[in-house]
Amino acid sequence: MLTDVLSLNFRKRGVKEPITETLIPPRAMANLGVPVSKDGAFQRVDAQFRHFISRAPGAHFPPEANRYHLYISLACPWASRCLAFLNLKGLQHAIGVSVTKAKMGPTKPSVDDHSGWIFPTGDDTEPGATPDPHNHVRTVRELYEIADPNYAGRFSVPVLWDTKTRQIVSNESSEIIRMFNDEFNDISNHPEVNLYPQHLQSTIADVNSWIFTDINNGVYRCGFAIKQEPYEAAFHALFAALDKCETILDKQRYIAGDELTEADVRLFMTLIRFDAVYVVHFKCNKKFIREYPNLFNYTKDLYQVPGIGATVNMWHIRHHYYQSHPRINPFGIVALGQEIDYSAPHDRHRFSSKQSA
Ligand SMILES: N[C@@H](CCC(=O)N[C@@H](CS)C(=O)NCC(=O)O)C(=O)O
Repeated sequence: MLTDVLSLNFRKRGVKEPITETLIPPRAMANLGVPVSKDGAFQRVDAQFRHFISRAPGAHFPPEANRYHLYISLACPWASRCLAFLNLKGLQHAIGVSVTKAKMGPTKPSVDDHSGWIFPTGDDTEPGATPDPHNHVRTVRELYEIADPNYAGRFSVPVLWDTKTRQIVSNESSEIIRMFNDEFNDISNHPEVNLYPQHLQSTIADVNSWIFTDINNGVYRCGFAIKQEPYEAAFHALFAALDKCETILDKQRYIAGDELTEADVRLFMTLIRFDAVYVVHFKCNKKFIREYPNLFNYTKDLYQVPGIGATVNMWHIRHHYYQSHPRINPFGIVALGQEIDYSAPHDRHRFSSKQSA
């Protein structure tokens, strides 16, 4: 299966790599832009830069102020969880952030047909997007090519960059958030905030596991499936998992207990994009989140945590998804939907809570 996934990436970059045994017609593959397996299911490929910033003596990447830089898209739920951690831990003064433009575009049009993340440069500005102050690149792709000229994977965000060695420390959000939580406490303005507390770690591992598979990645499995069966399987698993969240949130304020944890930040990033984008664009159209009383109030509760709400830019979210996947929305029409006021009152105070970030 992985062979198919990688073949598709090579193909997309114009590398003459034979593609065998695929069920996807070549023309469709060129426009696909996402890895799928032979049975038509979306396959997420593991991130490839997996270094760790550590306080341990002699660590290759020690936590230092103004050494690391985070490259993100405000549309991307994985990147936005990193930005939320950076805010919640009070690391804004120590770790810089660059934000891509919402819509993906050609990264090297004279070489291949890859479409990816673009930074604003010169006059090419966009509200919310910010240029790269360190490498002055136009694309996220260039960051990967600086870090490893032979890199053959996807050019995804987030990217946690080391300005000192000009390396990518990590492009895996689940690990970047742990680094921000644990390793910068001597520098951070909120070392007391702990979103991965010891006593909840096994509960967090459990909820992260099914929420990642069926919700965070589940919406992508719905949206990027290219056959009916994997779409339906992902759809049913997604709504079963949302029902499960609804039941859990009937008994407690947060998804892993009575305190805010990383599991909430991870879940929130999908919920906040759901009604505006995933329902329509990814065909997750059994129910809106606003139709689930507990999930809707929970989404408002988390949105109203300043460091979390500050990551939400609905313009970037809508314009990215609807305009960056020509295969599923060929004309790039941005569905309008209903404006939802996530700053409206919620009922989650009915539960006791130990910590509010
Ligand atoms: N495992 C990564 C996944 C990140 C990811 O899939 N990012 C998407 C945006 S939402 C991306 O950059 N896709 C561009 C591409 O793969 O070309 C993480 O969690 O950090």
